[in-house]
Amino acid sequence: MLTLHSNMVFDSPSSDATAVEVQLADRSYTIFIQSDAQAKFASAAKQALGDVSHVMVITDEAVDKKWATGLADELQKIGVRVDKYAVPSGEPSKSVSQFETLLQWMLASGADRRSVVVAVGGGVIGDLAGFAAASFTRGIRFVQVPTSLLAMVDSSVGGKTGINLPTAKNMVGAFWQPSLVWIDTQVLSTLPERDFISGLGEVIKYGVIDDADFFEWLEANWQALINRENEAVCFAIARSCQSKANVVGEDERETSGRRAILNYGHTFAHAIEATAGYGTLMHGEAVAIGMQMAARLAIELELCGQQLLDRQTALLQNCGLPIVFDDANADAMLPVMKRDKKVAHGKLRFILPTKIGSVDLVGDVDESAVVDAIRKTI
Ligand SMILES: O=C(O)C(=O)C[C@@H](O)[C@H](O)[C@H](O)COP(=O)(O)O
Repeated sequence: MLTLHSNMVFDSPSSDATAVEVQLADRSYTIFIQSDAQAKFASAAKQALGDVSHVMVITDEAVDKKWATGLADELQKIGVRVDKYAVPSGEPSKSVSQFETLLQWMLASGADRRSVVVAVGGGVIGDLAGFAAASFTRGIRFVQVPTSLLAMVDSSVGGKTGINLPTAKNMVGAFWQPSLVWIDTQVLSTLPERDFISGLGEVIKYGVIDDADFFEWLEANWQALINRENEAVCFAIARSCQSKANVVGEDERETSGRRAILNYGHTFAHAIEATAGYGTLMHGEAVAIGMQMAARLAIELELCGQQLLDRQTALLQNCGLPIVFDDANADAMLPVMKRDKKVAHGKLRFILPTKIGSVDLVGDVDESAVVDAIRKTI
C-alpha cells in the first residue's frame, strides 16, 4: 500500500479526514476527504468562509433529497438563511439557458455579494453553479460538495467552471476557485455503478500523466476500487486530488502549459461527447476512449512504445471502462477538435504520453495520424 505524499496538510475537521491544500496565494483552499461527515459540514463551511448569512444550494434533482437537503438543514441549524434550487440531471443542463435561469433565481433569492453558492452534485452541477457564482455580481464565493467520483477527483478541484455550447464542450466559463471542497465518500453509496466507473477514467488519467507509482498501485488495487472499499477509494481520491492540486498550484489558468497535462485524452473525448450527443457517453467513459486514441497517436509519432498502451488498456478494461467507441466518426470529430481550448494560432495541440507517469504537450501533428488513431479505436 502506498502512503500519501508527505506534503499534505492535516488540519482536518476530524481525525479521520484527509486534507489536501490547493496552494494559490489568497485563493488557497482545502479539500477535505472523509466518510459520513454531514454533521460537520456547517462548521467546516463557516471556518472556511468566515462571514456567512445566506447560502444558495444548487443541486441536482438526483441528489437533492438524498444529500443536499441534509446539508441545507445543517447550515440552517447554525443560523444561515438557505435557498435551494435543483437542476435537472445530466450534461444538457450545462447550457446557456439553464445558466440564465439560475442567475435569475439567484437574483430573486435576494442574493448579494456576501451570499455563497454551495454546489452539491456531480461535475455538471459544480461547473454550472461555479460559473453562476463566478458571474453573479462579478463573482461571489462558492463551495464544492461533489457527489460523484468524477467530481471528487477532478471537476470540483482547480476552479474550471463553465457551460457547453451545442457543439463545443466547456466553451464558455471562468477560472473561479472554490473556498472549500468537501468530499464525503458516504455519498458514493448511492452513486449508480456506471457513474462510479466513469470517475475511474479520470483517476487512471493521473497515473498516466503524473504518477507512475499511483498507476502501479491502481494495477494492483483496481479490484478493491471497483468493489468500492472505502480505504482504497479514499486513497485514490486523495492521491488524485493531490496530483491535481500540485498542477493547479503551478499553473492556475493554463498559461504555462503545465495545467494542460490534465487534459490528457480530452481533445478526443470532448469531440466524442459533442458528436455523439451530450449524455450519450459519460465524461469519464469518453476520457477513457480519448486516452486510448491519444496513446495510439503517441505510438504513431514514436513518443512511446506499445507497452504503455497495453498497460493502459488492461487497467481501463479491468475497471470496466470502454476502450473503443464503435460510433466514433473521425470526419465529424475533426472540426470539433479544432475548437479545443488547447488550439493555438489555429493549430491542434495534444497531450501525449512518453511513458507511464509522464506526458508532453505536442503541436503540429499531422491530421492523418489523428484520423488513424481515431479509426484504430473503433
Ligand atoms: O482541470 C483541468 O485543467 C482539466 O483539464 C481537467 C479535465 O479533466 C476537465 O474535464 C476539464 O473540465 C476540461 O477542461 P477544458 O478546458 O478542456 O474544457
